[in-house]
Amino acid sequence: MNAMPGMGGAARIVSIEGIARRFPGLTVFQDLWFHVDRGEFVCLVGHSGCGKTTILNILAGLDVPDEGGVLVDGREISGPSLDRAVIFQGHALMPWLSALENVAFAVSCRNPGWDKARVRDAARAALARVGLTQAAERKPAQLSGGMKQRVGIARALAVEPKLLLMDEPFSALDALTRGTLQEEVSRLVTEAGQTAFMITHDVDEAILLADRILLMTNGPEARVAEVVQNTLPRPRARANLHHMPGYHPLRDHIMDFLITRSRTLAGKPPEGWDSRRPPVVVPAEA
Ligand SMILES: Nc1ncnc2c1ncn2[C@@H]1O[C@H](COP(=O)(O)OP(=O)(O)OP(=O)(O)O)[C@@H](O)[C@H]1O
Repeated sequence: MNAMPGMGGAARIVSIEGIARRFPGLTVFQDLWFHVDRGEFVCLVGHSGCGKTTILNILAGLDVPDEGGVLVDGREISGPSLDRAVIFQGHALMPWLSALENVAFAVSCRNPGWDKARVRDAARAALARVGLTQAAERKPAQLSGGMKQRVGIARALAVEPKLLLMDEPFSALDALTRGTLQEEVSRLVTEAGQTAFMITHDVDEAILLADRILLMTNGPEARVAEVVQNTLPRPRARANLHHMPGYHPLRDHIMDFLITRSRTLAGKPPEGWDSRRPPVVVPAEA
């Protein structure tokens, strides 16, 4: 596929078009279609092994589909790019560089024409947004897990990517830190109008952050069985999420999917299934 400017309208920033990934004796998924619109936060939820990380790696350009393609801004991607910054579960910081230098390195790669002072100012501003001004000179080994993840978040946002990719970014953190960082990411992403795609196992995390939640059936041959529209108003806070009208039907719907339908719907799709248009569900209004 070549460049297809304007495809899917101005709002569409990512189009996954019929991708398949196969390993010897295993079709992880095939004929997979979905999209992410500009400024949207999309979460992908599904059981272990359905192919979530594989999908994220393909979006990041770290893996290649066996069929189909991925368009970002109407252009087929080929390999990694700072247009698609990833926040990994395990921080992935350079241990010999300070927090500031880790962020500055990414900023300078993104903006090769900038002088040193401008790069450092941008990196400092990014660290300030995640509350790490005081820790800017520390090396990763001198930072807690939550602080390291904050540096990862600052680094990803500092390059102003077209798409922010997150693979269970908070799963290695304690519950308190996880909650705080979820809310920070929610605030930062909303403030920046950042488009984001995240994998999570945590249903409340998806409800807190996402505009749409893609529910995947169990693998092999996993598929997006439903697209859940999250109509809970923003701003959302973890502390009062469960008091918001519509929260319980939404949570129940996703839990029911994970407990039962992810398994019963797995395998061959039903007669008349259109993989380009999985059913869209709005549980909060049901
Ligand atoms: N390089 C590889 N070679 C063979 N099989 C692979 C390879 N990479 C992934 N797989 C298989 O593809 C399937 C999907 O893996 P993937 O890591 O994408 O799942 P996941 O949904 O992210 O799981 P988890 O939630 O446990 O991280 C699994 O069955 C996995 O064993």
